[in-house]
Amino acid sequence: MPSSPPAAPAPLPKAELHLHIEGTLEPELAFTLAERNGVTLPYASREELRSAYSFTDLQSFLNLYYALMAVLRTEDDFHDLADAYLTRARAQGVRHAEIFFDPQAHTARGVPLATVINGLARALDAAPERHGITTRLIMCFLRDESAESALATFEAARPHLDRITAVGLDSAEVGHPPSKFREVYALAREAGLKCVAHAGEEGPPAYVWEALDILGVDRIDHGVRCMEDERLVARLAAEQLPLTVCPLSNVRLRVIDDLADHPLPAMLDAGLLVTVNSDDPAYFGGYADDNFTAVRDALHLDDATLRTLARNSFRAAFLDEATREKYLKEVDAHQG
Ligand SMILES: Nc1ncnc2[nH]cnc12
Ligand SMILES: [Zn+2]
Repeated sequence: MPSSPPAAPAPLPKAELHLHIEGTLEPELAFTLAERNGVTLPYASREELRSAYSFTDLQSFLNLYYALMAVLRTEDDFHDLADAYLTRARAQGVRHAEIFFDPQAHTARGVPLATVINGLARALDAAPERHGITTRLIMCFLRDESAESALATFEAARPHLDRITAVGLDSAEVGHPPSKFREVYALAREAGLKCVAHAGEEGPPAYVWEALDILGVDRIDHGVRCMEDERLVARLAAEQLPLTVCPLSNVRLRVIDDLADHPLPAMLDAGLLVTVNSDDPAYFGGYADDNFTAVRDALHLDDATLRTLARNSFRAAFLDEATREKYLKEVDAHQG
């Protein structure tokens, strides 16, 4: 009898801190939900849909990302989407996931906010027992919509704030600086929420400064362009303000030409609190551990650096200290 191949080593325990739940919609589930809801997709097959996953920049991705959301209509749809993500995440070593959702992308299509939140929350509530994953929910404002729309979304979400840990800011970055959302972030902070924002993905370092100084964020999502501004790097390093970097996303959206040129090692060398995340894994070719493996191979990262990245993910998470310590011990005890 031929011997079976050696089992793959267990992935490092890690937290996923930059994950758009709508960006986990795999073609298979998109077609299942389309059929369930009587929605016709403009693609004949999963293969044809997958072949559309070739992007020239952030906007070219967002066009498909928003179009495919048409299949998400019921509470069960949002539940099934989140549950499918959590199943994949656990297999990638994810122990804790802080999950973005885009309420305006759904309410604009006539899906009530409560449908979205209740569906996601049902999957997230079951996650510790069903998947061994703790979770948080982060409600994002679409920065290419108006400040008034963000404010109205926040007010509509007030009855659900017990389910929401933080607010975030996403969608098309250039031309929509963080300062546009000063007011809604002030309200969110007053309500006791944490604050994060995408900044420095396609936008300039000035947007990262605004996210820090005007929105008062606790983390920056992406932030890779901070490397163009020495003073900004010094500030982020001094404050140990976390950056949720998404390497495969950066390549697919052409923020970076080649993974081998990714600034991740330079960011670590500069003393930044960097984490590695998957952003929109159904579209960008990989989930959390796929991103770890990709940077390991392309950037020749050693085991100690990968462990630092895993530790950073828990250091940057919105966790109570006892749970954080428990997860950090799991990283230290991990046998690769
Ligand atoms: N990478 C990204 N940048 C901005 N907005 C997004 N929404 C989903 N993915 C995003
Ligand atoms: Zn993102």
